[in-house]
Amino acid sequence: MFDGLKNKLNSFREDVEETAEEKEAAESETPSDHDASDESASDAADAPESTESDAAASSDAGDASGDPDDAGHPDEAAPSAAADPSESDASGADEDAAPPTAGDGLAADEAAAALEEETDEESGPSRLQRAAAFATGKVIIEEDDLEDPLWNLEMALLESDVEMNVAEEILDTVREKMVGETRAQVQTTGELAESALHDALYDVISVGQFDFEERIADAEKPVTIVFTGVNGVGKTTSIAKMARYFEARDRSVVLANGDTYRAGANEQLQKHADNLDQKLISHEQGGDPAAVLYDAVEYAEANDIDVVLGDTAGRLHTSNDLMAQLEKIDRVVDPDMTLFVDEAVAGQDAVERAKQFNDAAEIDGAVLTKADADSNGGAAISIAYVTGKPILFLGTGQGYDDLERFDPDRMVDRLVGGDE
Ligand SMILES: Nc1nc2c(ncn2[C@@H]2O[C@H](COP(=O)(O)OP(=O)(O)OP(=O)(O)O)[C@@H](O)[C@H]2O)c(=O)[nH]1
Repeated sequence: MFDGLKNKLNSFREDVEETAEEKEAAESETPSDHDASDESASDAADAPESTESDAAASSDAGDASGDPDDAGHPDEAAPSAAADPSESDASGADEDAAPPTAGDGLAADEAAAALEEETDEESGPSRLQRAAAFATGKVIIEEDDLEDPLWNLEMALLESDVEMNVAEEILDTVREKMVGETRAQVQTTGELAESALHDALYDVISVGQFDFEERIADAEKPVTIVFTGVNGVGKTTSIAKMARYFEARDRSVVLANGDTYRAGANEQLQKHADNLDQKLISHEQGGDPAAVLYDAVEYAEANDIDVVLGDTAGRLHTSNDLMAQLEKIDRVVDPDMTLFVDEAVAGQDAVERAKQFNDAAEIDGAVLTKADADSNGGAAISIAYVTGKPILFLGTGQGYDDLERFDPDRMVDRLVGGDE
């Protein structure tokens, strides 16, 4: 599921790692680049301790935490660390240049935090911050460093059918979470990139999520759920899967065929009802769908049924007819929930349709079918953000049990970080 997208997202981590490595190498080779014009660096050179060129210099950077105003300490450490690149590498074997201890790391963290105030929002990390971070073996990510990886990420998202605004939102969040961040030795640049991407995806994917089971439990019986969406995307199959889902949770169901427009719709749903040993309420083709659903609710009330699952037409003469029909169903049975069904493989089309259906007859959530056949994942990532309504279920195959509660956490873990 979503393997193409997953691979592309993993490239972002690699891209950032590569960029950071290049930057680290460049900074090691030209230590004075940043600080050539830094007055504090030359001040520091005058200070007596600055003559030390061994590992003590690194711990001096830690000392800076005691006096963040003392610009000399962090700056002076930069050239010495740069003189031997191994000093900026915790795994360095140089005995004289022992890697900073955990204590050093903490002190350095405090120093970096104190120096954070020096950051100019516009121009990124200050020279002091850079020097302190560099002296302690950290690299500060700057906006320029992310330009190429973010460009590649944007292309990957768009190629994967992620809606444009959603892609922009993801990029903004990743940028916000990474720029100015230091790569501590406990967190590699790759991990930082991964966690920023993880958070950014979670933010868009989890929009509007609610506890479906709790909503069902809290609603008055019978709970009426109406399914909307165009023909052929798996709407009828999803209703049958939902019947199985509720049955497995000890909730009785009745099916209702509100698709009185399409020839064969009754037979199709009847077949599922027979397979699942469930009752179907239907009328003749051409009948009033609102009347079918009304009858189903009455049947449920009379027979102490917990849930009514109502199909609707996916296409009528005009979309106005379709929307008028959905509005009438809304008026007559006042459903507890309207779920929009579409197929993951439809990508941007599914996102656009979700928006149109939600605008015309407000939906409460979405069921995304054929996720098992979708490599791109664009619809799965975009629908909630675009409509403000959550994806609640994923269809993952043709069997009745191939329905999965959509869990944003699990979804993001799947996409970033290699779970499943
Ligand atoms: N691989 C896969 N196939 C699915 C999934 N859900 C439905 N299908 C298949 O998609 C096809 C269309 O499903 P239907 O349920 O008939 O679609 P529909 O939206 O009700 O279409 P109409 O009945 O024409 O309105 C069927 O062959 C289903 O078996 C899914 O999650 N994964």
